[in-house]
Amino acid sequence: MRLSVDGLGWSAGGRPVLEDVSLTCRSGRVTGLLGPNGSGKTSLLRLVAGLVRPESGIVRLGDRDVHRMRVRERGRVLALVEQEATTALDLSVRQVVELGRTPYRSRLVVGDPEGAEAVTVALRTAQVEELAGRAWRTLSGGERQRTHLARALAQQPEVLLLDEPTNHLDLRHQLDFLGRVRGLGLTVVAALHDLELAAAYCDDLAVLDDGRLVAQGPVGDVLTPGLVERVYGVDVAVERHPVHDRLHVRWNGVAS
Ligand SMILES: Nc1ncnc2c1ncn2[C@@H]1O[C@H](COP(=O)(O)OP(=O)(O)OP(=O)(O)O)[C@@H](O)[C@H]1O
Repeated sequence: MRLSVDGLGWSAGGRPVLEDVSLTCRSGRVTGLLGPNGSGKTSLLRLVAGLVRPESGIVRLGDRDVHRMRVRERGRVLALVEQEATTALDLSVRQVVELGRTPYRSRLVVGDPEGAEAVTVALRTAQVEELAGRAWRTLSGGERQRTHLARALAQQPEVLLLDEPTNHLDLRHQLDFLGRVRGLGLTVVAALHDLELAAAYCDDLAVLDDGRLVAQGPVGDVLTPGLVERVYGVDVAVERHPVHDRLHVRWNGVAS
């Protein structure tokens, strides 16, 4: 499902956080949302997810306005994995993942066989099957992150929004996680700090700088040394990796 944002504006604490942001995320592709600390990535994801209302502009899922959809209806199409998601302390991992079925629950239907299958698949895809019986509060940061992916997948969304999904993961789990997410065939928007991972696992990139979208398009068009220097103030080389042939970012240092 195509996701588009048109002329989005939002302020907080008396100052603009996002200004006139327009963006299109292609259906079934992974869009990396880049930008320095405080540039507005989390705010944009929360607006897109419908958690926060924009002051101007519109977010569309297909041809529907996200902010006019009912919460349950939106939850069947779109899932957000937040950066520091918290969960009630005494739930098991399986119960946390089952929360992803909330948009499908009806007081009229007892049991949810399709939901049970969705939860099993989600636990497996996010590689937390073996943790299913563990208490949520005993998990490590990386295990929590994978559990929250599983919860989002249990929603069976068409659009998946991920806020720094790899920040707690070790290198192997980072590569594995992004490879799996890519393989799902969903429309994915992932806020990422690691340019190397973004280059290797995203189809498209959107770059925010101080609340404004300064670049968007296919990775190879957007991720240039000039852009990285302008937005991050870092001198980099962008090359083809000799082994996997994807784009590879080598930093030289802070730009002078
Ligand atoms: N509720 C709020 N009240 C006041 N300021 C806010 C609020 N939400 C966000 N901001 C400010 O808006 C700016 C953008 O924040 P946001 O969290 O969206 O950035 P980010 O790009 O996700 O940052 P990071 O990479 O550090 O996670 C920051 O300056 C932040 O302090």
